[in-house]
Amino acid sequence: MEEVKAIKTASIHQVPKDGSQLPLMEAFYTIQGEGGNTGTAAYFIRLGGCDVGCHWCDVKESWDAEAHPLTPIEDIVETAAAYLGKAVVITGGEPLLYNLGPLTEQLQARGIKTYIETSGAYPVSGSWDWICLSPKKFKQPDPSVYPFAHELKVVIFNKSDFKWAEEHAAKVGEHCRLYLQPEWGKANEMTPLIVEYVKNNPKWRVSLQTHKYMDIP
Ligand SMILES: C[S@@+](CC[C@H](N)C(=O)[O-])C[C@H]1O[C@@H](n2cnc3c(N)ncnc32)[C@H](O)[C@@H]1O
Ligand SMILES: Nc1nc2[nH]cc(C(=O)O)c2c(=O)[nH]1
Ligand code: SF4
Ligand SMILES: [Mg+2]
Repeated sequence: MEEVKAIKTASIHQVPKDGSQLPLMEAFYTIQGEGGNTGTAAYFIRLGGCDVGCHWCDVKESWDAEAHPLTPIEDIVETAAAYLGKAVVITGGEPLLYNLGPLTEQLQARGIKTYIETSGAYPVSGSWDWICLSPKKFKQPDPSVYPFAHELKVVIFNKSDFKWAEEHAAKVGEHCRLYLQPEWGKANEMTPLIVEYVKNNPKWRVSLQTHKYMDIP
């Protein structure tokens, strides 16, 4: 068990610190399904590697960075620029494991907006038009990340998560939008609770994983 952990850490550290190459799991053009930009066209770049360990994570195949090829960022940018959509969502895995400065600067230089989905477990790198912070109990955000969040999106897995969500809402900036999103496996049970909670606490908004209802990536 310990040995496996050691191998995983080493693999993350083999990614060049200058951000010139990143472990790319997949990239796809779709509709942003969640949060404040729901319904808008976006090119998703999913980077491999995550050490947060959410037991309900819907993309566990991303966790092992070594399973995903180190890819030059020029290649990633070139492919992204070929799509009509002018917004890119960098997700993972946990994208803030890596230096995202060069990737985001090259995207913005091509007139592409840069959005990120992050747990905030590591400090922010890169230049961002929209930061979605989705904090996790399993590895809490680095305190430096809260002021940068445009959107706080808390996954609700059980009733106690509402109180936990409020603790994080107290840490973000005044203009940060607040979202509650049902954990997909418990959506039938949690969505009605979220609806009631938002009616009683209208600073919050509902976020659903609409791509899953539409059966698109
Ligand atoms: C797969 S994560 C990758 C980015 C980053 N590691 C994070 O957690 O924010 C992308 C988004 O999906 C959410 N998510 C993951 N699994 C989920 C699930 N089972 N139900 C609802 N949302 C989920 C995360 O909270 C996050 O907002
Ligand atoms: N359509 C779509 N919207 C998303 N929003 C956040 C996603 C993610 O996995 O980060 C995601 C995703 O995987 N697909
Ligand atoms: S932080 Fe994100 S990618 Fe990592 S386990 Fe949690 S939901 Fe999955
Ligand atoms: Mg997803």
